[in-house]
Amino acid sequence: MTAVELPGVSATPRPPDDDLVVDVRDLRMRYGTVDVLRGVTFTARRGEVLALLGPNGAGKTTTIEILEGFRMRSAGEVGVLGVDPGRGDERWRARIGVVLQSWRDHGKWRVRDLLSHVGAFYAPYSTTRLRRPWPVADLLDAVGLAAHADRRVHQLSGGQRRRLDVAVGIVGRPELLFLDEPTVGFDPAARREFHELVHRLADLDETTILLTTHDLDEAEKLADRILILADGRIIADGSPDELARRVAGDVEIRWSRAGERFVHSATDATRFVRDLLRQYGDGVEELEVRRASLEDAYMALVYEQESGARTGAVARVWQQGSDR
Ligand SMILES: Nc1ncnc2c1ncn2[C@@H]1O[C@H](COP(=O)(O)OP(=O)(O)OP(=O)(O)O)[C@@H](O)[C@H]1O
Repeated sequence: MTAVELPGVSATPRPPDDDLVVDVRDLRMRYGTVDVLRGVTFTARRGEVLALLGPNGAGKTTTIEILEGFRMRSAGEVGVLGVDPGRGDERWRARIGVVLQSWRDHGKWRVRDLLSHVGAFYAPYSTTRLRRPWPVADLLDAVGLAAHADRRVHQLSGGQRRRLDVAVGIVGRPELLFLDEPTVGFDPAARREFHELVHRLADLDETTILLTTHDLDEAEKLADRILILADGRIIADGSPDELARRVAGDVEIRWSRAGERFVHSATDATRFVRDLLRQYGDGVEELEVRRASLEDAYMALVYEQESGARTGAVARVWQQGSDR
């Protein structure tokens, strides 16, 4: 875009916003004659964890690959750490970490040696604030691979290999980390440890994290903000709780009394429960209050977008989102 200068008015350039790590405006992508992204707009700030959700083929990987600089967009403006990813140099790349779907190379390398080798690339890009690379022993501890440091990569189990993928992605202590379905193949304990690692990276190191996942429970646990991509656009942007509240305002209340089960939907659950207890007191048993989950919100939003049915879910998300 060309700036228009008015006579006698000097253009004051906007100061760079250091906290704005990702800035995507009206991003478009066309493969042949098919429009996959049709105007994607969102931002991510320092230390934020964003989960990009959407059905298969929605364009999540395409979006992430454009931000990583691996794919050239058809149109729109994209800034990643203040740089257009299409023009990012080595210094810019050193500030970014990428965990792709598992790779099969380097089978003969030992885990420790591989991390030292990859880490050496980042040493020239140390700053006073961020010492690069992450010391290998600490990194092995952080991803739970210390006991396997001297194993060869091809001897690792699927889940251990995925931990190594994560270690390779963060060895350069990235300011922005892309995680593509990071916990596929993790057992529940590994998944929990990984979630703790993500919180630690975001909270202590102020790493901005953009992850894709099909696991809504994981998105709910990890993300400060959820972006739902469907039909080439972001159809929802908000915290997991906000999205669930906006899409399904009603809360489900279940209880039993005198051996009979009851279910009721109410907008104001507190008031309903207060009235219920006032009326029946100790007669009320097995009381449960269930707010709509992120999964309920996701299903409602994607259903509306894909089927064209007008349930009002998308409108509610944006209308209340703009009140913030
Ligand atoms: N190189 C390509 N050439 C043509 N079409 C492509 C190419 N890469 C992806 N597509 C198409 O673009 C659409 C978006 O694909 P993308 O991989 O970005 O989706 P996704 O949201 O990551 O899906 P999934 O959840 O299945 O991983 C799909 O319809 C896919 O077939």
